[in-house]
Amino acid sequence: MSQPEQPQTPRYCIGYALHPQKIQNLIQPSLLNYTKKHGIDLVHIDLTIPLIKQGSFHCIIHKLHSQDWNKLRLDEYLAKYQNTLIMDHPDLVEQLHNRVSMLEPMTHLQISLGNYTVGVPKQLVVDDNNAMEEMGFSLRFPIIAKPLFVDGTASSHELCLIFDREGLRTLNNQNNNSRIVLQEFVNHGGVVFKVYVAGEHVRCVKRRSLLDISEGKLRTLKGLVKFSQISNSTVEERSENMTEIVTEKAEVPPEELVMELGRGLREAMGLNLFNVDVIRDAKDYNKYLVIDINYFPGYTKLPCYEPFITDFLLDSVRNN
Ligand SMILES: Nc1ncnc2c1ncn2[C@@H]1O[C@H](COP(=O)(O)OP(=O)(O)OP(=O)(O)O)[C@@H](O)[C@H]1O
Ligand SMILES: O=P(O)(O)O[C@H]1[C@H](OP(=O)(O)O)[C@@H](OP(=O)(O)O)[C@@H](O)[C@@H](O)[C@@H]1OP(=O)(O)O
Ligand SMILES: [Mg+2]
Ligand SMILES: [Mg+2]
Repeated sequence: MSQPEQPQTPRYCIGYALHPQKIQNLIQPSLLNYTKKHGIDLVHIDLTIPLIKQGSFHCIIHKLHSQDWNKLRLDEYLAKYQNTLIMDHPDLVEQLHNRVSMLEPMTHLQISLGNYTVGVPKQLVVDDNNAMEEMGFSLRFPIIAKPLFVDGTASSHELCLIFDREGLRTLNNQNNNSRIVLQEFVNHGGVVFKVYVAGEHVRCVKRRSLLDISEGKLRTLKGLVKFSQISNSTVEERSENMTEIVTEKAEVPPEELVMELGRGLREAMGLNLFNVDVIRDAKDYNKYLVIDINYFPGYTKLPCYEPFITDFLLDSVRNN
């Protein structure tokens, strides 16, 4: 006797257009196995060949810059395969490649919960090298200098902590015409909260951050100090000679506030895959500040990132 036919669960073909380093980090065997079991085939997209020659996809995820898109010829592909979901549109991702436009949506969003508010630190962009010193005076020291453009290079993560006028002068002299954002440094207890968003899925983790600089300490600090990728380790990896056990004690922001921030930014930016760096003002515990937003961050650093990503992808393709 023949068996009744089982309804077939649909399979989805999702292409990933990523650079080799990102593939190595993200597309781990554990993710490939998990997605496969849940009906998703993750397919590598060759960045050197037009997309149209690489078959059709239900969805494409990507972390690229404009020069890569030129080779892929997205418009030509979309003219033929209109139903492919491009997660997210490259034009919208652009807003996260600039440290002014990335925080712009936060200035319109009214995110609050009880007495808690979420804002941004005071910042300004220096257009003209000579204006750096002058402009720095409208901010309080210490100041953080950040490259305006975030282009995926290590240099776009080379930041600088400036303690006084002399520091601004040095930065001015060393800078060869790259555009810089000056942002007020806010004491925040040495912990940064990283809010990872994948569509409606939102998760918050703690990471190490720069330690507070007291008024007294600031008087003894001179000039500037360069740093980069300070938050690229978990709180447990904090170096032993640091006396403050700050991170374990730090409370993550209330879940409702985290969800509201993720949802609000997702809608305001029209993006689905990003993370938000949030700090808590040490002078006013009710005040959280967004200091950075990154497109398609390192999700592998989240515990159980496989279901996090897979659930998001399934939601997306099923609703398309
Ligand atoms: N305004 C600020 N006040 C206090 N600390 C700050 C501020 N801005 C940045 N920091 C510290 O510097 C770190 C790096 O800053 P930011 O996140 O803006 O740089 P980034 O290079 O974009 O980092 P990422 O690797 O997350 O992309 C933050 O994680 C935080 O520890
Ligand atoms: O290096 P990781 O994979 O962990 O991810 C980092 C990511 O690097 P990658 O996407 O090139 O790998 C960075 O992207 P670029 O700005 O340099 O493009 C930026 O988004 C960081 O914030 C991410 O760290 P996280 O915020 O998740 O700690
Ligand atoms: Mg950051
Ligand atoms: Mg960043």
